[in-house]
Parts: sequence; C-alpha cells; structure tokens
Amino acid sequence: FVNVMPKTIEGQITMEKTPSYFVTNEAPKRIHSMAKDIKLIVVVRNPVTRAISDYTQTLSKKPEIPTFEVLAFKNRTLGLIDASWSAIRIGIYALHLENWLQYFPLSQILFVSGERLIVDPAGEMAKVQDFLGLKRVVTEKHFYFNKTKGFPCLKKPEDSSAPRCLGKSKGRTHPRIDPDVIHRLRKFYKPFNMMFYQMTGQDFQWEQEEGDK
Ligand SMILES: Nc1ncnc2c1ncn2[C@@H]1O[C@H](COP(=O)(O)OS(=O)(=O)O)[C@@H](OP(=O)(O)O)[C@H]1O
Repeated sequence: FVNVMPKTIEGQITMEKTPSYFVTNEAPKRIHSMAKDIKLIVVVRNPVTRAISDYTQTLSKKPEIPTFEVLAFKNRTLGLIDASWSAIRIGIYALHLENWLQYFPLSQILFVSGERLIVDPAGEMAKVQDFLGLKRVVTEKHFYFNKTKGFPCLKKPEDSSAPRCLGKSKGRTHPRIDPDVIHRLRKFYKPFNMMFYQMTGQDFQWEQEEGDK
C-alpha cells in the first residue's frame, strides 16, 4: 500500500482518507505495522444523524430499499434495534475506538466534531493544523457560508479562482423519520456515546441536540 502512495519530500506530509478504516477490525493492526507514529483523524457526528445520512446515501443509489424505520429494528414492537445494520453499527464509536486504542495512544488520534465543522470550519481546521504540527494557514478568511448550499464553502481554493463547495452528494436533505424511532435510537446510542466521551475526554454534546436534521 505504501508503495502506491506518492513520495513525500522534506516538508511535505502524505494524507490518505478512507472513512471505513475506522470500523474495519484489521485496520489498526495493519496500519500500526506500517507506520506506528502515524497521525489519525476521525470526523464524528451524532450517530443518529449519521445513520440517517448513511441511509439517505444508500437510498439515492437504490431507491427500492425498505424505509429507515423498517431497517432500524430487529423487532419494532419490542423496540429492538438492529445493531448489525451497518448504518447503525458504524455509529457505535466507542466500540471501534477500543480497537484502535489497542495499537495507538489517544494522543495520536484527533476527533473532529462533524457538527462543529459545519458551524465553525476554521476553528476545527485550526485544531487539525495544530495536531499535524502545521502553521495555521487555513483560517476564517478562507471560508464563507453558502446560503443555497446551506454549508460553508471555500472562497478560493489553491488550484482555481472560483469558490468551491462540496458536491451535490454532500448535504442532501434527509427523509423525515418517525420521531419515536429517533427517540429509540437516541436511547440506544446514549451509553455508547457516554463511553466515547469518556474514552476521548471530549463531550460532543449529542445528547443536547434538539432535532436530528
Ligand atoms: N461544508 C460542507 N458541505 C457539505 N457537507 C458538509 C460540509 N461540512 C460537513 N458536511 C457534512 O458532510 C456529510 C457528508 O460527508 P460523508 O462523510 O458522508 O462523506 S463521504 O461520502 O464519506 O466522503 C454531509 O452529510 P449529509 O448532510 O447527510 O449529506 C454533511 O452534513
């Protein structure tokens, strides 16, 4: 894998983005044997919203799949959540993190709040740059809030003069989910979220949120 990565010269760092590594059992061991001093960055958001976002993405590719409400439960009458459904399993962050902590100290992992990244992209980017030992080159002045998109966008990326937002597949409208199902899911995730806050020493405030977009 390292062989297919671009060569890094003095003063450069190589980055690689694969969200699924966080939930892949073999990943921590393999990555550790490749580069034990590697820095890891994980963007996490409220697992309930994450599950709905995940479902929305699948739905856009396969419109015939069952509703979220149907997929979320093993037994709806008993309120038994289907934790084996990937959209739900991925949000059990504490479980996945435990795997990584067998190989990497917490100091080598940065957790970025997906919610903060939207409301304060420059603030979260400052943390990322500090974590990577970089100067704070990306700041407030690089972002603007795009009202049509409903998200922050880049004013002027390096390679062009035009502003740039993320693509159409980012920031889709989520379908409306039965509030009882949301409530049940919030209850399901609460202990795992608490565990995750404790493990990371960060309170992501997912219990405080009113509605899940
Ligand atoms: N600036 C900006 N513009 C657009 N979207 C933004 C932005 N910042 C964060 N987000 C949130 O990113 C979510 C999509 O990211 P993903 O993790 O699904 O991306 S990836 O497919 O895994 O690469 C996407 O989730 P959805 O809203 O469910 O589509 C957004 O909420």
